Amino acid sequence: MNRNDTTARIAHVFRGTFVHSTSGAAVEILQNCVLGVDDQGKIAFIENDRDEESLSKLWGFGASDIKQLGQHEFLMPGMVDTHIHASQYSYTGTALDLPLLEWLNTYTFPVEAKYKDLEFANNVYTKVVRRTLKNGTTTACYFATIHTDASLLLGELADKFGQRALVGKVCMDCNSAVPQYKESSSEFKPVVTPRFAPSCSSSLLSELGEIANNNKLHIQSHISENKGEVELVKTLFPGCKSYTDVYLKHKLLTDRTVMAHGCHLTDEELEIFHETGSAISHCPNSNISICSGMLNVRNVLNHKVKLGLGTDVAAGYSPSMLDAMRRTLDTSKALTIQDPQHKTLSFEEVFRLATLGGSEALSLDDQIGNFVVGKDFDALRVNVCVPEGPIDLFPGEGPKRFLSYLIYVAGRQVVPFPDT
Ligand SMILES: O=c1[nH]c(=O)c2nc[nH]c2[nH]1
Ligand SMILES: [Zn+2]
Repeated sequence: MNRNDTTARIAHVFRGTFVHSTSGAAVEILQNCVLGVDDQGKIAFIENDRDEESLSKLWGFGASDIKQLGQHEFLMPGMVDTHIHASQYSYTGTALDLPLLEWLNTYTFPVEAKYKDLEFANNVYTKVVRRTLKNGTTTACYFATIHTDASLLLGELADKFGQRALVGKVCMDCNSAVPQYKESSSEFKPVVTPRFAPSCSSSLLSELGEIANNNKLHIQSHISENKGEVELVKTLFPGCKSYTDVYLKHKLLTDRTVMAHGCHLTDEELEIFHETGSAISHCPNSNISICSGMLNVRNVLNHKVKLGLGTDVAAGYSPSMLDAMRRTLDTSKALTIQDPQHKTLSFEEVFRLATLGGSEALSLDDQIGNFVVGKDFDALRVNVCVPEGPIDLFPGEGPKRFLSYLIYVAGRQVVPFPDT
């Protein structure tokens, strides 16, 4: 037990059960532990509570400073939504009757065009940030729209409500369905979110690759979501060997890239993801809702490709990462029904994908994802036994069962917003 940084002071101490993932364990349950948070919001220590006395001397806190977690409570890392369209939140739970390309032209582009109106943007963006926080998403990787002012507003709102957000101003210069909803290259600000290959010219993709590499920026886009889209990309980029090759050739596959979906990627393409350190955001609700495909997560993990989960609102009808976990399990089980040799994902593995996996997919695993000294204290306090809650407990149950209940049945997470 060492205290290297003598200037940091302790702001919070929690005692109780902590549940998180590590590289070696999909779920690690730390019982009877104390966790200290310094005044910079970083985890200062996490130790067994038998060392509490020496810790309190070392860090200068008293017994009355300790927040004791209840018998049915635990702390877990905040969930990471690696792919969500904030601008589509206004029609979540509707418009799921068309496949991807028709869905974009009919529902999505006309709605996204409305974000030139900042009042409209303010209303929807406030709601989506608050809603996702209430659902336990402490980090979100957002697609906004092509409008710079509204995209900046989304970043400000996330900051105001305390959500860590990556915000992408969407870049697209090809749109024949809704021609007013696109931009010309000269208007761009350096935000690296090519919508997907079919709505970007080769010169736009090259420019974005250049900007991202020169400034070491994150990149997000979509890839191989639906078979019609894959065919379209073949005709639009005949010089490229595959959809992955389109992004590779435009220098858009880096270790800060996250590509949504990837349902129809070949093993050869997954190898390129592995080599470049690019990640996949698995969006199972969306994949089923608009009948895009079923990603074989096991195969992606076997290729050692980084993978997180995404809600993909509004092609995904739920903004909840608990839902994303359940749909991930459902898809994995459907793949096992099709092929009994398929090794079904466990709920523990899915928990890791929603937390540590997401942080890796966004290259934020040096800051968040699990309870490690020096990382940000980014946590959810979960109580599986609240009045009128959805979970019925039975004698003798412990934290592992509580975690399973949380994923399958859902506990209640409370976000005390300043004005509610
Ligand atoms: O699910 C999706 N939602 C979108 O908005 C989108 N744009 C391109 N490809 C897409 N896929
Ligand atoms: Zn998407």
